[in-house]
Amino acid sequence: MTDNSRTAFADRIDPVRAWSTRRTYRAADFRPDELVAAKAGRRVSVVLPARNEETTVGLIVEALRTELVIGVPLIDELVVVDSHSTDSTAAVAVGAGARVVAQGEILPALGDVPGKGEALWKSLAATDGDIVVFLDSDLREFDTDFAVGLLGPLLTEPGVVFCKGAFDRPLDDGRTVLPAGGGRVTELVARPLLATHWPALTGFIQPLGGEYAGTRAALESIPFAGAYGVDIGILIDLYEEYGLDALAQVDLGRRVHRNSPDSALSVMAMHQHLAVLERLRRHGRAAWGGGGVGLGSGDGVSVGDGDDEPGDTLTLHRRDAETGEFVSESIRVAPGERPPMREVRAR
Ligand SMILES: O=c1ccn([C@@H]2O[C@H](COP(=O)(O)OP(=O)(O)O[C@H]3O[C@H](CO)[C@@H](O)[C@H](O)[C@H]3O)[C@@H](O)[C@H]2O)c(=O)[nH]1
Ligand SMILES: O=C(O)[C@H](O)COP(=O)(O)O
Repeated sequence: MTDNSRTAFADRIDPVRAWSTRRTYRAADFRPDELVAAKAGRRVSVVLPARNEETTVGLIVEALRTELVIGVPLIDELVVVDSHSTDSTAAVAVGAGARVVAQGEILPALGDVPGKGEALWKSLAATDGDIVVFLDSDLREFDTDFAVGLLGPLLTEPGVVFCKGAFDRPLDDGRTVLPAGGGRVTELVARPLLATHWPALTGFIQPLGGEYAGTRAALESIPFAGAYGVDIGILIDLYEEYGLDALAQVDLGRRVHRNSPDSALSVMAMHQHLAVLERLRRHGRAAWGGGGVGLGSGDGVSVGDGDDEPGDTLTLHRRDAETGEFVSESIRVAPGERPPMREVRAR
């Protein structure tokens, strides 16, 4: 067996590994000036969804503007979607040179649902780039190579419609920093869900990361899940629509962000579950019949709006420090879904 045929054989039996070898890039592989030339008339929009990010958003905008808007003309449009911030996020972002749009003011006739999914979905209506880059605005130690790396495969590899960041993520609990302890929802929820239902996507190192880029045509062709279900939803839907080889990932090194408490991550995990369930249903991948998931009606527990709907109420428990008793809180988690933006445009 020659080396080539050995590789071809290995690729046939392990397509995820083959994809990973072929479609994993490094940010250092790409130079901003070379990417400017590779744009060939295409426009690039960078979108930062931001809810109460006054401490970080300014530095990110300033770095992008200085290096990739003024320094080299890689980014044509730099937009912060202000997602109902109650701090000075919008003013800071404007001061740093971004165009700021309020989430609630984009497509006002369609109403407004709180959450990150809505901010990303609506950003498509507020920007016009042929390629859209999403970056979280709570990133610390931000490096503009994030944007360069995400754009690299999209601008230089024909057939790639989407590129997701891969990185190490430290976990800082306020006392200690674990160098690779982050990504708790990723490891405990997203990875097992993908392994169970979309094993082709298991080569993605950070399936939940908020740093990714896509062609407008691709991003507008799929529905967007609400809130924190949006990222895994985009990954799954683009895979279903365009196939694995149209998706890429790029090594961005290390990503430091604000680590949320476990209770917030429970809600985020539920968003993942709901987004995945909706996609199992829509792509016909559900292994069960029409009886729904969760507790059956025989248990006397109502599941969602009817027995065919997934549950939408998350109950969190904690021991009250004063009374010493357990206290339970039920939260309605119904992030919803938005239709493909191209359908909205067509209307
Ligand atoms: O209602 C909201 C909530 C958040 N954000 C912004 O969205 C980004 C990510 O939110 P964050 O709360 O920091 O999420 P993480 O805890 O960092 O969650 C990770 O996992 C999520 C689920 O996949 C992704 O959405 C995130 O991008 C990813 O960083 C930040 O810029 C926020 O300001 C909004 O715009 N609107
Ligand atoms: O992506 C995730 O898994 C969640 O955002 C949690 O990330 P963290 O554990 O790094 O805070």
